[in-house]
Amino acid sequence: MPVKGNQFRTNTFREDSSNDSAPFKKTIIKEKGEGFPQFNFSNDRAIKIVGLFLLLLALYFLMAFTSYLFTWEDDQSYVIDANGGWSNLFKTLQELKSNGAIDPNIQNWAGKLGALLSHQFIYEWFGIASFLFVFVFIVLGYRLLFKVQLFSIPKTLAYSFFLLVFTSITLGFVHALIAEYPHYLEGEFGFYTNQLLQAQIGAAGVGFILVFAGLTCLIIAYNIDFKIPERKVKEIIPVNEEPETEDEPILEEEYPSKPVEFPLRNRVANQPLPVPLKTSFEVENTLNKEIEKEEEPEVFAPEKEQEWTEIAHAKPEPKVEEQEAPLELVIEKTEEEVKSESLVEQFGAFDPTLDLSSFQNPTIELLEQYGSNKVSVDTAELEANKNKIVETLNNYNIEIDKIKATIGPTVTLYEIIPAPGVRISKIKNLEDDIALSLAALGIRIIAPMPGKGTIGIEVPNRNPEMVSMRSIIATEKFQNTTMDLPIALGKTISNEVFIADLAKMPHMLVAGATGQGKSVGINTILVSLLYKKHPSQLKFVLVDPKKVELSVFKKIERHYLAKLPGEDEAIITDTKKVINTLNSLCIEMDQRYDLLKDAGVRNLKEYNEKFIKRKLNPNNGHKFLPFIVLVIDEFADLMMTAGKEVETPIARLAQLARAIGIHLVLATQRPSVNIITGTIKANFPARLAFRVTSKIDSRTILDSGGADQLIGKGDMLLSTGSDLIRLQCAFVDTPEVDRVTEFIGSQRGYASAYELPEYVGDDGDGGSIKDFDLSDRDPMFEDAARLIVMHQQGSTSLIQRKLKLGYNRAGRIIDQLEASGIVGKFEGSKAREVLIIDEHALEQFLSDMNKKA
Ligand SMILES: Nc1ncnc2c1ncn2[C@@H]1O[C@H](COP(=O)(O)OP(=O)(O)OP(=O)(O)O)[C@@H](O)[C@H]1O
Repeated sequence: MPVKGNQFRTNTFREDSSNDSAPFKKTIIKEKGEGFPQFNFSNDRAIKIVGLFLLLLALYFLMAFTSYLFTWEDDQSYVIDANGGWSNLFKTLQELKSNGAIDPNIQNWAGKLGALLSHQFIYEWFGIASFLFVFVFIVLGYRLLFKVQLFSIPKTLAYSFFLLVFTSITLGFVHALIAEYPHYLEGEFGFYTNQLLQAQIGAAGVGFILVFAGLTCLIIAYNIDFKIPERKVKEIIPVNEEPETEDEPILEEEYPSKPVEFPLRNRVANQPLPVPLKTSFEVENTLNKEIEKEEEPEVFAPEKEQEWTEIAHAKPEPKVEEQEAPLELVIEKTEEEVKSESLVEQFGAFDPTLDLSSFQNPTIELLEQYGSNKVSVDTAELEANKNKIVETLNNYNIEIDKIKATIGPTVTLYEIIPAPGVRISKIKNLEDDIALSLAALGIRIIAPMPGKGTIGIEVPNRNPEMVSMRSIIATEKFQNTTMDLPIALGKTISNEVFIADLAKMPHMLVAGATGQGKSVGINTILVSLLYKKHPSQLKFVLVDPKKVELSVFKKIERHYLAKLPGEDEAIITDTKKVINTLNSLCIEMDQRYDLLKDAGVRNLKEYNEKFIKRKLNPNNGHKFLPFIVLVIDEFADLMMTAGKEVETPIARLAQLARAIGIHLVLATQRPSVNIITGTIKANFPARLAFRVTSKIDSRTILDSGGADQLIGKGDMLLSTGSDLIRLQCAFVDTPEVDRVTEFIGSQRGYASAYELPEYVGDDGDGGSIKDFDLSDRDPMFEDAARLIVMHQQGSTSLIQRKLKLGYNRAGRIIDQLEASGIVGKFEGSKAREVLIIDEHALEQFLSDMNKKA
């Protein structure tokens, strides 16, 4: 069965892709500037030789320059142009004498060449500033020979260049003031530049320019402060003064919707009154304040969900003050690190978004604002409900110490603290009676409230508030989230914006009876991701047996969708194709595991980070891996028609795909046990339940009741294994989704949808490997066979790496090897079994095969 992978997309690597070691080329050239010979970077020896040469050159220059300071006068007659200059290098003593040299014996410690070089650099060019060349050669040579960076190369070059010019001109300036100075201090460059400048702007002007340039350089390098000495303040500060509390930074977590406390009229006389008691008017005032507060979208995630929801009030990192002359710590780096660093220096970090660099995520204006985004429960309703609760409980001889209300968009949570001695199970048993007396559908009793010593009673609001998708997307919390796959699910019972990270969930099961908001929920998930991720970072595989629900996403095919090769429709509606796609995703998973293993990392995030830092070579099959989110809208339908064929790959993906960035969202109307089987359930810790019709359904999906008591229209319960959170789903209507997909679809996209690896089912759909024609073998077939037999390891990535082939071709070869009986069957993430023992047997086998062909 031919296995096809995705074509590697690249940006900066593209130009050099023809060459094996392309991405690692030219590194030194960039580092050392323009004038260096072009060595193949992979040739480590050449680099070391260049490094050694530079260090010795530095030593030679140092010797020549230092000597020049003492011997320049003696050698003057030899080096000056009038007497022959550089042409004297190859002249004999006799010739020199006849040319007019006073003493043709050179005094410079570095000989004739040293005298000429230092005369050139110091006298004719930059004066004593030429010693900077020695410094630059040492920094470069050290880097190349010992692979240790003494100073940053670009900074060294930039500062040295500045100092060269600056020192030379400054000395020229000083020379003009004190005429006796020997000329070699500033060199001819400094001397004439200074003369030229002085002729234009005068000595004072040159002085100003030099002071300005010098200070500017100091500011750039050290950000020095210019402080005017402060006058002493004669204030006496009391020793024991308390710090002002107002100014102290207090890290406080606040719930957006604070509970409202009620006074209890019918309390038992000898019980202490709850303090403070509030009047209805006060309650109203408090409520109004709460409501005003809720108008601003609050940024908060409750403590319990911190693992996969985000805390918005991040503590600022403590600022490390810059210290004077810090002691430099030299960190030894591996060869691979040095290579990748120089690649990053040369090309910058790999940017996966470059292929669609002009892509824009949808704008907020495409979404509608529904309702007022305010909580609208009037105090009369609150009071009435509270009285009814207290009354009902009193009827059953249950006394209450305290009751408070938290108002959410759809329901209000009344939390009660029963009087001491009241058994919680008693209240729980009265659930139906309380519901009856409140005459409200959707009462849910949570006894006890996890983590609090209270009992919660959720009562639906008479006028539920719609939570628009727009109001959630617009929050800072969503805009600034650093989650990998943020999904803006809606609002919690206390009116907080709730955002979850699908990447950490890592898969989600969605259930709900028809018409309760499931499709809207799926759209909410998809739209949230479209608002946050670039097409290069995320791909969807959409399965929609109902054929209508997800069809609006067709427009983003070339941006965000993934499909099987050769497939027309990117949204999968046919059961057979679903099976192929699921199996193809399993292959993609195995391929990704191979890549991760090769890269020596544990998950997709680490892998992509390594790829971005150019530590992985695309020529070895590495590529930037986008997240893949598989959404199946009507899972029950598939299970009914395909059963195990669907269940097996889904269970495999759910078990293993977390680390390699494939996440599943399965939705179903019928959460019965034959659809949500034990295997599936066990691998989907996150479950989202809209209203279901029976308690049994609720148990199937959530492992507890509650979903049957929801009120529909996006009212939902999210179970994360340990917690159960009631949420109001954000609402996004089909025309809004249409606008969002239109916005994306109208932009430039990739040439085609992301290609999943090819999978051919057992029925031979699309050309079985059994029909493999011997004469149609890949030219690399025999080499691959030898490689596999030599290593006794039937792995596609081995062929790919050693023979430098793309994944698709390597996959085809391994299929041909299987068909010809050299390797065994595909066994998931394990390497295939090699069926031929040694190379001798293989040669025999190949020659028999060639005779047959
Ligand atoms: N989050 C929400 N807020 C407000 N109203 C909602 C919300 N979600 C759904 N509704 C209302 O419920 C109706 C049905 O929703 P939806 O189409 O999502 O149901 P469904 O469960 O997918 O039904 P089916 O399974 O038959 O497709 C919507 O047209 C809308 O009026």
